[in-house]
Amino acid sequence: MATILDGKQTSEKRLETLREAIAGSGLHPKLATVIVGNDPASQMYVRMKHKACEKVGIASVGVELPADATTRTVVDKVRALNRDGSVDGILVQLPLPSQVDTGRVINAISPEKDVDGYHPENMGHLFLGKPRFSSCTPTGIMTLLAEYQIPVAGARAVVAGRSIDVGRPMAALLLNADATVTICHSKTKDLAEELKRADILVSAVGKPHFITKEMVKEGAVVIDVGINQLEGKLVGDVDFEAVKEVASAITPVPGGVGPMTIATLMENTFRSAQERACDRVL
Ligand SMILES: Nc1nc2c(c(=O)[nH]1)N[C@@H](CN(C=O)c1ccc(C(=O)N[C@@H](CCC(=O)O)C(=O)O)cc1)CN2
Repeated sequence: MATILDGKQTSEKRLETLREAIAGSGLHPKLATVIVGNDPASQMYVRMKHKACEKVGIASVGVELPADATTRTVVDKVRALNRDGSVDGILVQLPLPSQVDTGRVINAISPEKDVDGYHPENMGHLFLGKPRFSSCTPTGIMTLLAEYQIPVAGARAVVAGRSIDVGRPMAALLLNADATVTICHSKTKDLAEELKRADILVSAVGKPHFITKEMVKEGAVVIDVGINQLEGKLVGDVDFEAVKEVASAITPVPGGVGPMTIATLMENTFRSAQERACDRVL
């Protein structure tokens, strides 16, 4: 029977440690969130981020733009936040509406305030093995693996999904931790065979119950990044009930990777505040 990797409990523990660190730091970190439109899920995630800020002692400000906002409007808002000296971290909630050029918006975020780690400069640092800010979901997963003392060095890690926000940075972080990494995607031949070789399997494909028991090696660690609705219920990419019978450890949905994403965002924001304070002194 698999160990359940409890992201909710781990994130609460880390948020408490962070709250104490911030309280003792003499700093007043501040996060700015930008949301475009009124997608209910995005609104909920942004609310969760503001609530986490409140919990740990990070000030937060929310910018809400209408669903028909143009790329220029969003970029201008981001640039204003770049110039605002009181703001340490800027987060643009994704996905953006289709008329907004996501790449241009992300490029506009000052790399020093890019607590989501999506800016190409921060991606570059990550892929060079020297991350500054790395994206919150993959970084949260690495934290969860470390908290449960799951060895990564030398492990055969397989990442299903090659997205900019999860698949690619996940692969880079696993590689930086000395895993042997394979990235699978929609054109991968013999996908099930590739997945079955994994000691650590990370699924970020966005298809409910895509990963079946037959695709998982006995004793593998299974990380589920999926957030899918199935018959009115929130489910991951992994057929949890079946896969937990063969895995040695597994993340649930909800209560696995999601809460770690938010804890990591808080940690990145505090780090940004610390680095910006250092820069002011130097
Ligand atoms: N700018 C960003 N946009 C998006 C990110 C991101 O990291 N930065 N990630 C996702 C959404 N996301 C945060 O924004 C996120 C998703 C899920 C959770 C979470 O804790 N989920 C809970 C369940 C909540 C529910 O009841 O639905 C869980 O898994 O336990 C946190 C953050 C896309 N966009």
